[in-house]
Amino acid sequence: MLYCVEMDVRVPHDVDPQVFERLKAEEKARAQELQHQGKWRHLWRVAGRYANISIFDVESHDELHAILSGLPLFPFMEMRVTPLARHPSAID
Ligand SMILES: O=C(O)C[C@H]1C=CC(=O)O1
Repeated sequence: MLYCVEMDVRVPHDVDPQVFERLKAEEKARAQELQHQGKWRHLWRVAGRYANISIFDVESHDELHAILSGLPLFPFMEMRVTPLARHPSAID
């Protein structure tokens, strides 16, 4: 099942910069692990915003929720999830 997920990062003003840098490094490692597994299929920066648009390929809503809520930066991100269905005019 494919999902488009838009993630906006909201950095609290009072967060310890060292803590946030560590969480970012952990987030990068987890994001790359999920990309290698084929579950995080696309990861694009939204130009001009601390945000990304991603495509996930997972088995269920529950699996997606487990992945997203387990991300190291989850407490600092607002997410919008859009389930994707096949478009009848798509050629692949
Ligand atoms: O920078 C972001 O968009 C937030 C998050 C998503 C993947 C990652 O490495 O960081």
